[in-house]
Amino acid sequence: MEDGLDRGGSKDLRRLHPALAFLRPYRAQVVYASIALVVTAGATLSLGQGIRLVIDSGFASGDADVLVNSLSLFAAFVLILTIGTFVRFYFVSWVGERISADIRTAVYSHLVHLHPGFFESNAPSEIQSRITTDTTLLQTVIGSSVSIALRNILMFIGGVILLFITNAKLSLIVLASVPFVVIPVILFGRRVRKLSRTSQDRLADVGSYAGESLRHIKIVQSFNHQQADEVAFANRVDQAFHVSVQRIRQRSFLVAIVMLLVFGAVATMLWVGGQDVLAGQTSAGELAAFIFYAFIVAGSVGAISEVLSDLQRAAGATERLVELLESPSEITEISAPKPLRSDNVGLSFVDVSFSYPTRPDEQVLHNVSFKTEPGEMLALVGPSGAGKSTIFDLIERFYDPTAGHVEVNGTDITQLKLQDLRQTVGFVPQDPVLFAGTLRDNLVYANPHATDAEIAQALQLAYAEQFVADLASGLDTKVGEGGVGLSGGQRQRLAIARALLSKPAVLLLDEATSALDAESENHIRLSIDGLKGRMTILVIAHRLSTVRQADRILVLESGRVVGSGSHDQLLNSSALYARFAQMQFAA
Ligand SMILES: Nc1ncnc2c1ncn2[C@@H]1O[C@H](COP(=O)(O)OP(=O)(O)OP(=O)(O)O)[C@@H](O)[C@H]1O
Repeated sequence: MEDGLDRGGSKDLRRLHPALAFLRPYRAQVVYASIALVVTAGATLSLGQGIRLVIDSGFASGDADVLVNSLSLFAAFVLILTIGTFVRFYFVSWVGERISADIRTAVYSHLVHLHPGFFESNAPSEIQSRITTDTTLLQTVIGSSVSIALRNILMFIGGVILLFITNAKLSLIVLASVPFVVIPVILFGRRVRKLSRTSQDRLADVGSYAGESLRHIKIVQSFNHQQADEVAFANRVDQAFHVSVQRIRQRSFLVAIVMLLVFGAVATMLWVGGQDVLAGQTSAGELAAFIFYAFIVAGSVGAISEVLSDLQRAAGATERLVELLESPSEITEISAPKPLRSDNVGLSFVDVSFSYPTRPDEQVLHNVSFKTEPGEMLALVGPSGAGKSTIFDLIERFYDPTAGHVEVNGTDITQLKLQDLRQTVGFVPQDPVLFAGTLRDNLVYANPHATDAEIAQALQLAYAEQFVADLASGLDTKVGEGGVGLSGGQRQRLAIARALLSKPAVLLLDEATSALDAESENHIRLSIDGLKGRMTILVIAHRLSTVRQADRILVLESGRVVGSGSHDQLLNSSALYARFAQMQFAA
């Protein structure tokens, strides 16, 4: 799966098949739609006979009653057609919407359980567009193109049969002219399609350029880059316009030529047919019905060729969605997982080696072994890139070690239920993310049943109660996207409170590297003091104060454990630590 997803997708219509599996629950609606489809196609074709009756029996007979009778019959066809069209349109569109909703849900439900590494080789923005655009495409195709295609196939077959029944000689003329219409349509159509694809790509460029620069507007303005961006943006818009103009030109040619050919063919038919009417070999009604069927046949050929490319695109879209649905998670659970005690949890790494799947040749951890006692506070220190965050990733089972194993209370974590493991481990990232919503929403993220008392206690332990109380709307303050900005220190304290609400037995704390003001730093220090002994704490430490709080320090360098002990012990025993501590903690 590491190769990334194929962007193109096959055009083979058989690829649509998996989408049909989603139709199964809605058999009833499909049956209603199909009945309506057959009825409307039948009624449309019957209209031709209606026209003939109205002209030949109605007008030609000179009898008003006959005209009324034949018009009544005509009206009956129209009524059936109207009701049938409503039923068909309603159920077909309903099924299209329902299926694309189901596929979206299925894909998302599958994706949220996948291993995080999947999203390194498959950009989330691309996946996002698949969930929206590919499913929307399927929705249009199932909700209209398929029914258009089926209806027009029926109309084509019925139309051709009725053409020959009505007038075999004229039918042969029509058949002979078909290639003259179809060939240019296919040629120009292909060019138009290619250009419309290019035009969509250009439009996507326009969108992503605007998106990126507006998202990072502060950088844009601080570098006085607005004018350069305006020019670059205008260029992209122009390119998109250019491609559109080419497409429009081809399309205009196409429409004009088709018009010319179709009306040329009609004129020929009228001329030949008109002669026959004049000679009394055929009736005026028959000629009118014939022209009606000729239009139906031509229209159905046009409609089918139009939707064929939609169907092909949908086949590609289905293939890409199925690919997402079938991507397996590399983090698997065993069928009979072992139970996990939820208090007094100790962790150990046993000879763990690891490379990230995207860079298999670069070993990030080399035979790392260490153990924490329940309730111990262990600080991980080491230069940037030493592998500290990777250790957290392995404890959370975002990845599995390439060799060795991670144990919780002596049990290999691959033997545990993933949910139990993550319930036991609370995680405070270095730069915590707050989701769009209120502060309360963000806090109860870990535990939706948390009571107000529990929230208050968690905030107190995280030293966040004061600043939350100072906010005008308190816990109801909107944060995250579109909400108020919070400082790095505040966000980290909220993240600690959030983690505490899930009552973890192990807390993984990735200390913020960004400079926190002395007060924030002090608050976090006090918070850690309050938590010490209540749970096992692993902290990636960037500050001397945190290192001094720890029961033990583990020194990592280039993925290896190169020292372990207290700050004072290490200062004496490890030259590397002494040097590192002096540089890192000098401030
Ligand atoms: N998702 C990833 N895919 C590939 N390589 C990664 C990934 N994450 C980290 N690495 C690499 O693994 C090595 C260890 O990274 P890690 O983030 O564990 O270091 P760290 O000690 O936490 O550093 P820092 O203090 O700067 O966060 C680095 O060389 C890094 O480039």
